[in-house]
Amino acid sequence: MTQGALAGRLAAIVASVERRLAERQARRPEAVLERAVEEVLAREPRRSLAAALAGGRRRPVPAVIAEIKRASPAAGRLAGAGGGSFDPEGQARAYVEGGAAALSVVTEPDHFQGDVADLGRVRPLGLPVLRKDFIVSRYQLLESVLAGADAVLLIARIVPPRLLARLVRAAEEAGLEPFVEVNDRRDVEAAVAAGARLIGVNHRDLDTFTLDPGRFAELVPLLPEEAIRVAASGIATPQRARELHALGADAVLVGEALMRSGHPAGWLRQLAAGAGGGAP
Ligand SMILES: O=P(O)(O)OC[C@@H](O)[C@@H](O)c1c[nH]c2ccccc12
Repeated sequence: MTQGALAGRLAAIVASVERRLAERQARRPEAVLERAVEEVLAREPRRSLAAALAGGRRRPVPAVIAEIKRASPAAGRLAGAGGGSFDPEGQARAYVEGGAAALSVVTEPDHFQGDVADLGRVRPLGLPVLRKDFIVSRYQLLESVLAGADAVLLIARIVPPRLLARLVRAAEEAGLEPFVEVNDRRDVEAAVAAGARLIGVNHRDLDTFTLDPGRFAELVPLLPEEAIRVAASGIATPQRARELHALGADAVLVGEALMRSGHPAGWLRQLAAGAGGGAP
């Protein structure tokens, strides 16, 4: 189903995602999800992530997609690191207070300790919600609507180009905005061919977890002018976010720095104010 060339850690993550997916599909047919999706969309229209980020290049500071990430294979545990229990809604509220344009929620359970229910926990705060997971099938898109997502991450690296194009279309048909993540030139080609309008350049190679801080600058000339461009991963300071904005990012996606910051609203306000270089 997915790319045969996947190796290393990414292959292990996708394998566990597919195993869990097969179990859920066996319990609940896709047609049941389809009916539930129609009901949910009629009751609760989706919010637009694209509208929240559009025009970011022309504003004085980039829009921020602020991420809830309990843990990652690269960083270990991030949530409740001080010993307390983690309150995703409280964390998201600090992001809203700081002026975030949208929320991102990592939901993958085995490697990121994610919880799909976090989508519903943060949705009442009113910002567009991006689900970050390893999506390889339409079934997961329908589940994303039901769980409370407005937009979904599609990782170009983990699916062949034709499946990526099908998932972009299926997401739109399900009322979701696809956010396509790219890591190299080949991914960019696939994203553009798939008709992606929201494109995130991930500085982190998901196979090796190493960061290449030059990745956004390298790939940005290949992105269509009309695409909304997001720089993602390893953005440690407001200063770094401003540098990426100057290179042409409409928005930045920040997880670890906000999860580790004792005062995420302050971090975001510092960026908005155009001041300071370090994390508060
Ligand atoms: O925590 P960081 O370095 O600020 O990165 C955030 C985000 O880009 C990262 O969490 C991410 C990028 N692509 C993903 C795919 C799945 C899960 C998570 C991710």
